[in-house]
Amino acid sequence: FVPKSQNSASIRLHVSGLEKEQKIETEDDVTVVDEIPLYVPIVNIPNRLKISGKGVPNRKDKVQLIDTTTYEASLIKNWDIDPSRQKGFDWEIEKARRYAAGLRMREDGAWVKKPSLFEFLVSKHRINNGSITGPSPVNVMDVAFLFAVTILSYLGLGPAFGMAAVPTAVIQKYEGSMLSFITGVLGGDLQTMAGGPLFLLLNKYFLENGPIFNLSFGPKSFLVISDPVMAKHILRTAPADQYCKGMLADILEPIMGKGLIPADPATWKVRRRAVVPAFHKRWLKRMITLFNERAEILCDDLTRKEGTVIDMEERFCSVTLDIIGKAVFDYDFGSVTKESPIIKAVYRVLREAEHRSSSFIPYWNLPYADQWMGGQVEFRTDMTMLDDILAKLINRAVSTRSELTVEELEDRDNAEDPSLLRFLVDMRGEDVSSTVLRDDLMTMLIAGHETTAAMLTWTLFELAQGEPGMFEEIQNEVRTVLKDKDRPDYDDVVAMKKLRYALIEGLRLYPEPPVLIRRARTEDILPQGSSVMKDGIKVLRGTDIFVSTWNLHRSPELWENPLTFDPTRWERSFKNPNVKGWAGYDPDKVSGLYPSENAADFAFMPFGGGSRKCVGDQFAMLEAAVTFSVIIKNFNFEFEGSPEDVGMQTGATIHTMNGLRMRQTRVKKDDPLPSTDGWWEKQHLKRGLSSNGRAYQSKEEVEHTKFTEITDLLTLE
Ligand code: HEM
Repeated sequence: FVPKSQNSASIRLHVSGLEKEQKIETEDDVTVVDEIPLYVPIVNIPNRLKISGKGVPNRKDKVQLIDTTTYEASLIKNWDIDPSRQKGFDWEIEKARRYAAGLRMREDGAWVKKPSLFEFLVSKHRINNGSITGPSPVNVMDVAFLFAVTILSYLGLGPAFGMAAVPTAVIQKYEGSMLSFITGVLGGDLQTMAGGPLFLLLNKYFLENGPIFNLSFGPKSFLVISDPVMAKHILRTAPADQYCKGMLADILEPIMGKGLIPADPATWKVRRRAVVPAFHKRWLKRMITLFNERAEILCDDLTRKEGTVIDMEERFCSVTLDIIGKAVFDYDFGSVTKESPIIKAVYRVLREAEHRSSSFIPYWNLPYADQWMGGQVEFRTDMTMLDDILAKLINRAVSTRSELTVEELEDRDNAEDPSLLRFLVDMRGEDVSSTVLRDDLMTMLIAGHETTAAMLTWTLFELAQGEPGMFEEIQNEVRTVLKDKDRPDYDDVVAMKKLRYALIEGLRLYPEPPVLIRRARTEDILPQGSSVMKDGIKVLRGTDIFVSTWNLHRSPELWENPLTFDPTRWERSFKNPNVKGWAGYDPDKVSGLYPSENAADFAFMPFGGGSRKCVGDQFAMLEAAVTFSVIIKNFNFEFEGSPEDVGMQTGATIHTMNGLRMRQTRVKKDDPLPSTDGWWEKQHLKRGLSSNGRAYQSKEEVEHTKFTEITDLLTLE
């Protein structure tokens, strides 16, 4: 609290992880209100910021700080700007609302916050630096209205409110034991309620109800979308601030802060502009050396363990963790070769993030949950450990900052530390406050680790059980392109098209994450797409939306043999005029390392689409291509047991249930290339297409091709 008469003051802040105390002038970091302190005038209080000093309240005090960047604080401000509004019935209602949110009026008229049992129900949604830009965050009234509409829709009255008659799938059947149901519900586990991995359930309802339906749990409902035209509208066509991350932002904020993934539209705009240049082409090419080094460490490990059973999922997770640590903040986890408490903390935090993403009760917001709930106590300890490491790395980078323009940074050959952190810190004029950097780094650590590992895991899983000749096609390509070279470079990755298409086919069948989460910030009309609703579908403000990439990637309307792992499909075009407004998949639109959402007109979104598309797509593709090529150049794999033993479970990424347990044998340099029997080309020829997957343009071309194929055969014989 700052005395009324004072415009500025000094506060000592002990930021956890900083080695020495920092003295911060209020003018720089703290907003001081020289009227009655209506709310505590400190903006952007990070979750783990400890503030000490006489008279400064902390989180354990009976009176707590109100974070002025929250929606709640903005409401209070609106009423208090004009004291003449504070009378009459409206004011009584407002007071009741504040009391319910744990706010109390002091004798001097100031509102303060007391811990409340119901606090976990209060919106934690953040606004940008105290000013609301774009549509305001969805509030309690919106949610109440949506509940009412859901109930009326149950009764068949939805259309009377202008709602389209979207089918409703009600989750009501649970097939597990009663005990697991009770513990699951108490833990707020959506999967338990749903009776299995959520994306599988969404797939079942998609096949029953079509491309758009409501998924209801009591009065709460989600709009589930499995249509490329509607998905494109939400992700790309609508203004960038019309759809936000909604409940995902609430869930991830305690972990990623205001990092890019959960960021509200206004914060996102600023940070995205800062982060994107760091992924420049020269840096990506340099990262290839890192990918090779780490893939070699993994190869050495696999060679040492030749013939034994290895969990390849675990190995891929380790190698991608080591890569992301080095690439993002120049930290060597060394997890391929050792275990450590830090690595364990990373994995526990990841699991907690996943559990939160599939929960419908925000149990972590219960009063003092981090002091009495076992998992939450551990979570807090883990987060503190990771935050401390990040704080040290950030301090080290900031203390040796040398500001340069983006162009200068791109040209710089920073051999000792080519990390993203170094780039972001040295970027001229950029925000290098530790909270902003910490949030970005934590986000990239989480976003860039298990996603890539899952792509490697599931691609190997599918290739190892593919038709005879499929795996060999990819392996032969790698061996032919690399010849005697051990380390692929950028041009080699470009040349290994079959390998890249196999990896991307892995992401088609196992998209990471399998659903994208959004919330409508204003009312909207979705296009018809493959639905029967000619006038489109009305979406109310506040509607929570799941765009199911799993359903899109496996839809029989959008793919030929959708459930078959077939990397050759990316060379053939596919169209379906029944899906109104969908351009189909066109291989001629593929540019760059993989067929993107544009080539498939949003039927395929391996890295999302529109403004919130993944910033690490090129990084991930190069990382996966280098790692996979080095591994399959040197090893053959066989399942230990059968592919069915592997199983599947969900989270933010799709994991195996029992690990990808395989035996590997070393490929010797002078082993002859295995026979493929022309498996790749045959996939096109058997569909009456030419050997590169294109349709013949004329009869003459068909005859000519047949003739050359026959002469080729004769020559071979
Ligand atoms: C195979 C690997 C990867 C997959 C499948 C993947 C997938 C995705 C998807 C689908 C999104 C969009 C989420 C949404 O719209 O809600 C996304 C966003 C994001 N990804 Fe990735 N990702 C991968 C690797 C990486 C890597 C390596 C990094 C960083 C080094 C990264 C950083 C991010 C960030 C920061 C965002 C948020 C972008 C924004 O909102 O502006 N990802 N990713």
